[in-house]
Amino acid sequence: MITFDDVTKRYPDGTVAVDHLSLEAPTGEITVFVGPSGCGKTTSLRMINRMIDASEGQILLDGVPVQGIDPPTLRRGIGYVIQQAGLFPHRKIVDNIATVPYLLGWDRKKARDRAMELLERVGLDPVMGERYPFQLSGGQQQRVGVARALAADPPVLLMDEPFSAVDPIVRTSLQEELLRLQAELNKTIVFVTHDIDEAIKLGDKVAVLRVGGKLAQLADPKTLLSEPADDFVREFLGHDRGIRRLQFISTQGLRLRSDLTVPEGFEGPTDEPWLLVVTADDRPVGWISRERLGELEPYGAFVLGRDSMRSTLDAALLSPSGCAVAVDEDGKVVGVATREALDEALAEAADG
Ligand SMILES: Nc1ncnc2c1ncn2[C@@H]1O[C@H](COP(=O)(O)OP(=O)(O)OP(=O)(O)O)[C@@H](O)[C@H]1O
Repeated sequence: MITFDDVTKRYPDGTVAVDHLSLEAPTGEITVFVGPSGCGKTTSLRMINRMIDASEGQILLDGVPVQGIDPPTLRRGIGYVIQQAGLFPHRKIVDNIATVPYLLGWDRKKARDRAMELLERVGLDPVMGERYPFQLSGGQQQRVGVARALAADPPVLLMDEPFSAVDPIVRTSLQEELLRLQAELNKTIVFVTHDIDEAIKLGDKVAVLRVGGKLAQLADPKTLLSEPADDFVREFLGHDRGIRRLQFISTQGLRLRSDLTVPEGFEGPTDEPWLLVVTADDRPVGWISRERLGELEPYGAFVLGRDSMRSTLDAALLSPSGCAVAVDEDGKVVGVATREALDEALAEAADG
């Protein structure tokens, strides 16, 4: 666990970057520091590995004040990932990843084997190991940055806007990769971002900081969205806070209709305004309307129980029928969530 105990950072010019910050980043969880530019996120992060020293207060690592640990020893137990990866340009990828193991005196083969193992772990082809950083895309370099930080298997990982320099699609896949890795590795991660969506997606806990380095709220994402502490947090969360909350609402108990599916080639008649055409093995094909039975219209689907109400609403909006198709993990139709069922679920969500 990382503990900030009444920590203040005053730079020599008098700027108070962090102001009496107290919080805990629990072991094995992702704690995200989020807030507008200049609110002290990076300063807070760097005080953990003593790249910056606190002016007042203490930071404790499993109860031990970091100020009492010499920086090289401290950093051996703390991986650090920054924006644009910060790789050494003249070293091959495999040697970049093995940087810390080399520093720790591992023999070359062991360090390189570890690097190759990590390359695969972060989803890169082993052939990349022999390349130089400039021969990789930004997203691939970021993955290497994560692999390098993990090389000596440190219990703590500090990540400073690691995914903000890549395009939104690559960013999404890097975020998912991090969550997948974290499920296996259970590191204590402190992650800095200015993007509230990223914070909500990745954080077990989210610390919202305001300019002047004061903690505005520390909460799990669901609580943050449903109970923002004040106007600043509410505004920072943005106007679609209600929609975002839907991603924490399960589709498990959603009422489904099973009488709206028909086989391919169905010719009617029917009283229903919309029917879902499915293949012989229950995969969705498209919607047909009572007026134009021969014309397939697009559908949107969600995995029942796994996807959230947000995906379900999205699926409904993608289809002219206004209904969302519920499928199982194999993509087979298990039912249809009609507008009425969605209305009911949304009303319940608003109450809860
Ligand atoms: N070396 C320094 N000397 C003086 N002031 C500094 C120094 N480094 C940072 N600051 C100031 O401290 C405050 C917090 O900076 P910090 O980099 O921690 O913020 P941040 O939240 O990470 O911002 P961003 O999202 O823009 O990176 C800012 O007002 C910044 O200008």
